[in-house]
Amino acid sequence: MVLSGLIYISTNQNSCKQQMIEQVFRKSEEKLEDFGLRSSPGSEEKLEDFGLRSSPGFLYNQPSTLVGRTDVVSMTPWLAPIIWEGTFDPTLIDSIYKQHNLTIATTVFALGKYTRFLKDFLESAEEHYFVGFRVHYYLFTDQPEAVPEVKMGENHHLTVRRVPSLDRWQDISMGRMEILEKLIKNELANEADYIFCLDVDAKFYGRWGVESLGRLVGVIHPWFFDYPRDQFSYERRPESQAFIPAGEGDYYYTAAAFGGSLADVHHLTKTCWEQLNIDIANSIEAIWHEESHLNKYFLYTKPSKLLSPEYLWRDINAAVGQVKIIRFSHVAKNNAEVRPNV
Ligand SMILES: CC(=O)N[C@H]1[C@@H](OP(=O)(O)OP(=O)(O)OC[C@H]2O[C@@H](n3ccc(=O)[nH]c3=O)[C@H](O)[C@@H]2O)O[C@H](CO)[C@H](O)[C@@H]1O
Ligand SMILES: [Mn+2]
Repeated sequence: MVLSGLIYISTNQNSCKQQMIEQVFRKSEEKLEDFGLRSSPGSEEKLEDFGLRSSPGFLYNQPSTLVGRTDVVSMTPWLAPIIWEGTFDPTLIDSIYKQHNLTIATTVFALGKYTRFLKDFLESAEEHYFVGFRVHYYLFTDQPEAVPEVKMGENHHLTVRRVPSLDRWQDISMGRMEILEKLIKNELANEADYIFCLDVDAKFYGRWGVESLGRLVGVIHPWFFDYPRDQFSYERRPESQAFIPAGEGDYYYTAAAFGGSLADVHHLTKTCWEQLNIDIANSIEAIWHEESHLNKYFLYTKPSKLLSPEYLWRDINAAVGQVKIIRFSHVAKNNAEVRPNV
């Protein structure tokens, strides 16, 4: 479970030619409060001045006050938007965000047999994920040599980092919180504006862009979006730090995709990692591991933006009418075959 003292592999930015650099996490002078407030490189703009500015003469469909999606809810009761196809204009929102030189850090983990998912994940991401915006993937793996060569689009970069192998898939999944916490704290302050953390056993089929950006972003789990809260698979044992009592809960969020500003995601990962460690000390493991802790976190620190299950579908789910486009989807996998343990 201890995943520190990593060997970093930095890659040639546009291909996966790897060059080994040994390094330990460096202590950063940056204050966490500074996250999200940095000046974008090469730009006079500061994010605190970030206005949703549009250019004169730029034409797009008139927004309506009366006509829109009526088959889904596009706002939470705390007034965070829930993003569905038809709730935003991609051309308009791209033009607004293009005025800021944003970088979206994106973490992905591929240990053991999960390296087999990398090719499809990366190739499909390069087709659909923040196309035209700066993206820096941080790929953590125990086998850098198994990372496929995938051509990166303009302003998309990939850094591969070696992490030790682990025997339990649960430890790999949960250990992501610790690695993310350290990555954000020690390295990203001057490198990125937003971060997303994505499962690797998934593939992009449609646009995932700036409409997904926000301070704290949760994705509604594709299995539970139409379930009553008492049937959510929250942790129900009060002994666990992830415990959510009956009668509470908003949505069931997936841990396969979440993100937001560096400061907000840093706080999330730090808190979840602390809670996971309290559980370890008390010899209890939450039913869905870090996903249970993430759900507890999002219940009491509400996301400022939610992504509909379009942003994480499952290839084995039947289609439903409300999901007009599948943007990102979990591939069907044989858990017993790909995981190091059952
Ligand atoms: C849809 C959904 O909500 N998925 C979550 C779910 O099952 P999943 O079945 O999606 O978990 P999973 O097996 O995909 O593991 C999560 C992630 O850990 C990494 N990994 C895991 C095992 C391994 O041998 N090598 C490796 O690299 C990989 O990035 C993978 O995508 O529950 C997990 C923890 O209980 C995580 O919260 C997942 O995000
Ligand atoms: Mn997964």
